Amino acid sequence: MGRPEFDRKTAYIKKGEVWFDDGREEALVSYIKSHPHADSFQNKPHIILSVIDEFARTKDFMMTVGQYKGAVVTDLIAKERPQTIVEMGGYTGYSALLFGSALRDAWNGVEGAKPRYYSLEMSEKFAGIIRELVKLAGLDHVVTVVTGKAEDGLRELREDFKLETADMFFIDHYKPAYVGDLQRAEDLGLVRKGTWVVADNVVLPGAPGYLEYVRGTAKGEGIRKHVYESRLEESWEPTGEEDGLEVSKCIEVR
Ligand SMILES: C[S@@+](CC[C@H](N)C(=O)[O-])C[C@H]1O[C@@H](n2cnc3c(N)ncnc32)[C@H](O)[C@@H]1O
Repeated sequence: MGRPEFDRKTAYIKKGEVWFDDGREEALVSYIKSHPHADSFQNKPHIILSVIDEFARTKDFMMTVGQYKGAVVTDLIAKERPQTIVEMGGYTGYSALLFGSALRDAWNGVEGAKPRYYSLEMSEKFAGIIRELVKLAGLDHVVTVVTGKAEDGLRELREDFKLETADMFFIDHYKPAYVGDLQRAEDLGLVRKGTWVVADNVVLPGAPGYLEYVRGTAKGEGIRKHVYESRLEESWEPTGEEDGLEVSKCIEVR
């Protein structure tokens, strides 16, 4: 497809030396609640997303997936119609709102469908903000937030939520943990033939070990059982810097 044009009018403020957990997340929640149009936000995930974008353009940088890379994932959700998605790294809920609503819409009106989006977030404070925004967006019947490190959250999904497999993963947490946590999901049986795995920030700041792993499986490298077909989707950080998503599909479990 190639990289679409970046519209400068949408650009977030550039990341400073400190870029999260310095009070800006609480400021975002206050900004949403005290917004002049706050009365119209209930059950409107896309309006809440546009307000998060507005905050990040005008007040403070936010480390969200943003609209450009976000569109790559929502297109994939609409096309492939996963029923269960697991994200690692939820922050303040931008991806949970965007992908949770795409998931709900993909199954709208289908009898018996139970679309589920699990957001695994290590920070209790951020997990609380995701829950609050998910409720405001009217997505609490679709999105479940699991607080804790992804490695523990994955085990919890398997053991407590009795999840057998997931149809899609969105990996967007701690770059050095991408490989280990994907392999943990594989070992728990959560990755089946046909599961999609989308990893963020593989260009900026980059995740070379992760790319080596998913791309290497197709060449028969390593002793792992899962084999992926993998491609880079070039896109943009919401600041306008070049980034990309690695989009992989598990094509075999040996
Ligand atoms: C880049 S942000 C996620 C952005 C989010 N997906 C969005 O689009 O708005 C990364 C998040 O991962 C969380 N995180 C870091 N290490 C983690 C881990 N091991 N397990 C779960 N969450 C983790 C951080 O607290 C942070 O909220």
